[in-house]
Amino acid sequence: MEQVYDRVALIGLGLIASSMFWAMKRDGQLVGEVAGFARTEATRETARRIGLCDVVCDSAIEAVKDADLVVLCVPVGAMGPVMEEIAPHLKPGCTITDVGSVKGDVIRTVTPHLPEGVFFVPGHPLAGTEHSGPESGFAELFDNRWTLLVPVEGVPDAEIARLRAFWERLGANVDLMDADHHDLVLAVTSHTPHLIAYTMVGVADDLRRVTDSEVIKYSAAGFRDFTRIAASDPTMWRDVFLTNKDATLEILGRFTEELFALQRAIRTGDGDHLHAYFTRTRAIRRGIIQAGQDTAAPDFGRVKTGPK
Ligand SMILES: NC(=O)C1=CN([C@@H]2O[C@H](COP(=O)(O)OP(=O)(O)OC[C@H]3O[C@@H](n4cnc5c(N)ncnc54)[C@H](O)[C@@H]3O)[C@@H](O)[C@H]2O)C=CC1
Ligand SMILES: O=C(O)C(=O)Cc1ccc(O)cc1
Repeated sequence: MEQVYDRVALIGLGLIASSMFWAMKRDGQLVGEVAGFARTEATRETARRIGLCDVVCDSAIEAVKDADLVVLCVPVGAMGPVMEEIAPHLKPGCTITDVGSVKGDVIRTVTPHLPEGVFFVPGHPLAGTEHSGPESGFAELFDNRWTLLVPVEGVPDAEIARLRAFWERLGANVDLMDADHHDLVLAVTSHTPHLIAYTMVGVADDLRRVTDSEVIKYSAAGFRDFTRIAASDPTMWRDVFLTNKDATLEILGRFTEELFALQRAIRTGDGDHLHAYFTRTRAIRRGIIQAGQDTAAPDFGRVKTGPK
C-alpha cells in the first residue's frame, strides 16, 4: 500500500492523537515518521515511555518542522493559539487538519493565521470514549466510524482526497459537510446529550435524600449507561459549549420544551401522551440500532491495540 504522507505531526497527545498514532502503526505503510508534541513534560514523558510517536518533541515548532500533515489534537479553544504559534514554521505546501468537535469556531480562529501555500482541511472523527490522555488511545477507535471533513474554500481537491485516503486507512468512513451543518448535527447527536448527562450526575449529587453510595450501588438502573459520557474531559467539553453556543442553545431550547410537555403529562396523568411519545421515540432509537449506526454503546472491549 502506498504511503500517503511522509512526515506527520500530532499536536496534543491525548485520546485522539494516540489512537491516530496506533492506527497509523497498525497500517505500517501509511506514513513515514510521526512526530508528537504535548504541552506538559509529564505527558511527553508518558509518551516516550509507551512509545507513542516516533519522536516526541519539546516544542510544537520542532514537531511541525518538515511535516507534510499537521494534526491539531487539542481542545477546541486551544486550536487558534496553537496555530498562531506554529504558523511561521510550517513547510510550504503542507496540510493542516484538526480533530475538534466543533468546526465553525475552529475555522474562524485558525484561518487568520494560515500562511500562503498551506492548506487547511478541518476534520472531525465521530469516534471517542469518555477517557482522555496519552494512554487512552487504541488503533481500532476509528474502525467503521465516520470522519467528517469540512473543507474551506481554495483547497485543491487533491489535498482533500489525500486526507480522505489517510482517514480511510485509519479505518474510518469519510463524508464531507459544511461547518454550520456539522455544528448543528453535532449539537443534536453529541453536544446536548453530553450536557444532559453531566446535568443528571449533578442532580443525583445534589439530592441529599439519595446518598452517593446508593447512586453507585444502584446505578445499573439506567444511570450508568446514560451518564457514561459525563466522565469525559471537562476542558474539552467547556470549550465545546463555549464555541458551539448557538446550535447548542437551539437544541437545548427544543429539549426543554419537550421535557416540559412530558413533565405536564406526568403531572396531569396524561398516560396517552407519555405512551405515544415513548412509542415514537423507541421506534426511532431501534431504527438507529438496526441501521448499524449505534454509537451510544460501542463495544471497544473486544479488540484494543495500543502500547506493547
Ligand atoms: N474525546 C473524544 O471522544 C473526542 C474528542 N475530539 C476532539 O479532539 C480533540 C482532542 O480531544 P482528546 O484527544 O479527547 O483530548 P485529551 O484531553 O485526551 O487530549 C488533549 C491534549 O491536548 C493538550 N492540550 C490542552 N491544551 C493545550 C494547549 N493549549 N496547547 C497544547 N496542548 C494542549 C492536553 O494536555 C492533552 O494532552 C478535542 O478538540 C476534542 O473536541 C473529537 C472526537 C472525539
Ligand atoms: O464517548 C462517546 O460516546 C462519545 O460521544 C465520544 C465523542 C466525543 C466527542 C466527539 O466530538 C465525538 C465523539
